[in-house]
Amino acid sequence: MKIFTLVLVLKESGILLGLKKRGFGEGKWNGFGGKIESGESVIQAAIRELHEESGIMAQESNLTKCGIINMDFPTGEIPFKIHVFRCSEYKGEILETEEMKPQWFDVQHIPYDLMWSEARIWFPVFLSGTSFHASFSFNALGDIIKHTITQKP
Ligand SMILES: COc1nc(N)nc2c1ncn2[C@H]1C[C@H](O)[C@@H](COP(=O)(O)OP(=O)(O)OP(=O)(O)O)O1
Repeated sequence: MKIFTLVLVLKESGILLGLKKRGFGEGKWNGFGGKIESGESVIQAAIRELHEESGIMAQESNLTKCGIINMDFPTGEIPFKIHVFRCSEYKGEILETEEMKPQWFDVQHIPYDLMWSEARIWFPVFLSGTSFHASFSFNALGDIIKHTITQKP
């Protein structure tokens, strides 16, 4: 299984998303995250990826684990597990990097048409402040063929 982190910076004024400029997910808006490196905990990887992709620095105490997303694909493709964190406080300046272009969005205007297809299903739960556990199954065309989402108040 491939394990990823995903950090969403959420303030009263809006949500910070990043436009992926290269590689996997290029052209899509998403939170900030990536793979876990050898010797790192999940939260250490989340903090590192947030910094590498947006320029900002969070402490462990600034991140709240709020979701798990499992994804499985047609036979032969490795399934994903994504650990989702909310970040409400950080230090430093938001910077565009080689990999990501960060931008604030009003939570009423999330660019779902330019995000991974399953985001419109789990984002509203994330935005409601409820912890969740979601699973998505995709077909060979990348369409969602089955999903479940369990909320944990
Ligand atoms: C397939 O559906 C996905 N949906 C959502 N919402 N997010 C996804 C999906 N697939 C991947 N992601 C997220 C998980 C991570 O936060 C990033 C992928 O990170 P990347 O592959 O760029 O990992 P890095 O470690 O940064 O890789 P490089 O260092 O090789 O650039 O997207």
